[in-house]
Amino acid sequence: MDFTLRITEIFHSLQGEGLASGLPTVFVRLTGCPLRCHYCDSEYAFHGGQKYDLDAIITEVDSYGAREVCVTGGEPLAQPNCLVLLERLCDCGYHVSLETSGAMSIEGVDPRVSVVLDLKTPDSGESTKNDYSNLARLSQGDQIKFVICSEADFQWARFKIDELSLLSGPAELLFSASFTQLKPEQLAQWIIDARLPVRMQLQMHKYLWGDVPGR
Ligand SMILES: C[S@@+](CC[C@H](N)C(=O)[O-])C[C@H]1O[C@@H](n2cnc3c(N)ncnc32)[C@H](O)[C@@H]1O
Ligand SMILES: Nc1nc2[nH]cc(C(=O)O)c2c(=O)[nH]1
Ligand code: SF4
Ligand SMILES: [Mg+2]
Repeated sequence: MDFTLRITEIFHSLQGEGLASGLPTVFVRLTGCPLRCHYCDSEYAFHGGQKYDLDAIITEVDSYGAREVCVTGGEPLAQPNCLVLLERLCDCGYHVSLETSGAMSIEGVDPRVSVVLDLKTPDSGESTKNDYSNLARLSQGDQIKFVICSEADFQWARFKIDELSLLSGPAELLFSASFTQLKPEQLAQWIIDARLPVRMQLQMHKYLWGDVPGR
């Protein structure tokens, strides 16, 4: 078998998003994505990249001496060998998270992986791609993220949480403001006013270093 993956970058930083925010983490960014969210901050990962075999990825990840590894993209699950990478990272003892658009099936993702599933909102332009059957596959330790671009997105997210009974599911619910499009203080106020028991998150790395690759 040919266990190669197309990789845009491997870098060591602080996790800027989700429940593991603030922890030193190695990021493995896989190349390519079938979606085109209007706000995407990782368009540089749509094309190009470099072919790596699995052992070369593990060697580079190991070189940073971190405990956390985040597999992201692009859309990591668009490359079938991503499943092998996730399993191998778990076998190596890493705490592994996967950032995914929720447009592709998460069936086959190693159960030790913490899945961060981004339920695409209408203003992303890609909400018709959501595969809602993924929600039943989430378990404790997984996260559902809503990237909110507008008040209409916020109301849509509230509706989906209710319609799909997400508050009684196992996954943590995260709300994030689309960077530069929606002020985080506005999102915070909507969450407070709606008395919505979800976790507001910032993309911490952008406040530390700006919106740049490799951070
Ligand atoms: C770059 S994507 C890669 C993984 C996968 N394709 C996805 O969309 O989840 C990682 C996360 O960054 C979020 N993101 C991308 N651009 C953003 C922006 N401008 N503001 C806030 N979050 C953003 C995405 O919504 C996603 O949750
Ligand atoms: N520091 C940092 N944290 C992140 N968490 C998720 C990221 C991503 O691009 O998926 C990301 C990223 O690009 N940088
Ligand atoms: S799914 Fe993720 S990588 Fe793809 S365009 Fe949307 S935010 Fe960017
Ligand atoms: Mg990013």
